Amino acid sequence: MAGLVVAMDGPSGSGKSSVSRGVARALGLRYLDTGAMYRAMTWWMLREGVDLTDPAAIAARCGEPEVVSGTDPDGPTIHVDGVDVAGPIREADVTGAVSLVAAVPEVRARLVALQREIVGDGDIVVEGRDIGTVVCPDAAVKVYLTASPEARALRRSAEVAGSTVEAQREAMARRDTLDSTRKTDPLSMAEGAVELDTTDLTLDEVIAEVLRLVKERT
Ligand SMILES: Nc1ncnc2c1ncn2[C@@H]1O[C@H](COP(=O)(O)OP(=O)(O)O)[C@@H](O)[C@H]1O
Ligand SMILES: Nc1ccn([C@H]2C[C@H](O)[C@@H](COP(=O)(O)OP(=O)(O)O)O2)c(=O)n1
Repeated sequence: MAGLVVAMDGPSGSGKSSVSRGVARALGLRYLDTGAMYRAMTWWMLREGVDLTDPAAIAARCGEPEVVSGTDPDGPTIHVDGVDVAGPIREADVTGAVSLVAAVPEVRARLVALQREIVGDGDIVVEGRDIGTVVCPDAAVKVYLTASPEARALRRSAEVAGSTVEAQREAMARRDTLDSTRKTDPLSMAEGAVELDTTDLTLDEVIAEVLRLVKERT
């Protein structure tokens, strides 16, 4: 029998990474951060000086970088052509450009294929925007995390040194719009997904709720 797949989707700051890692740890599963792969591709495009306002230019080069993701929830890793990019992919330049790169169908086709290869026989928690809809539509458990724009902006500004809640709220709203209105695999709730509003819950409460769902559905 194929192993368990937990698909975790939702907008930025809804808690996908922290919840996915907590669930994977509790159940002894692997963990895949697909957002980190889109960020890694963006980091490489910026380094190469590719014109990110030109989807054809992005499409023409997106087959070149080798993106390698580690799946240990206690220490996820990401390398591009052998370079450890875990730090640089969280910088503002990448965050500001990633939605442009993630909107290009050729980029998505390549990364979705890579993601399915990593998922393989399962035993994994996978987080992103299109996991329940596109990458793993047969996942046994699909979760769609949400939180109020205020809560999400507060959480992110606490993580990013020197940023204000207002600036984070605006940046996140911009990215949400781009990610949910693009033509290819936009952020949307999958059929059969359970929506979980994390605004008034602690991280441990959200993890406990997802663990309860997993138990119920497996
Ligand atoms: N339910 C929650 N309550 C409070 N803080 C949370 C909650 N979920 C996540 N956080 C915190 O918010 C921040 C952003 O969460 P993260 O998991 O990175 O979200 P995402 O992957 O959806 O962008 C992290 O610092 C995390 O610890
Ligand atoms: N499966 C995915 C994952 C991320 N993306 C895109 C959309 C997001 O703006 C970027 C970065 O994703 P990431 O999960 O790292 O973003 P957060 O800042 O944690 O919200 O990648 C996507 O299009 N499809």
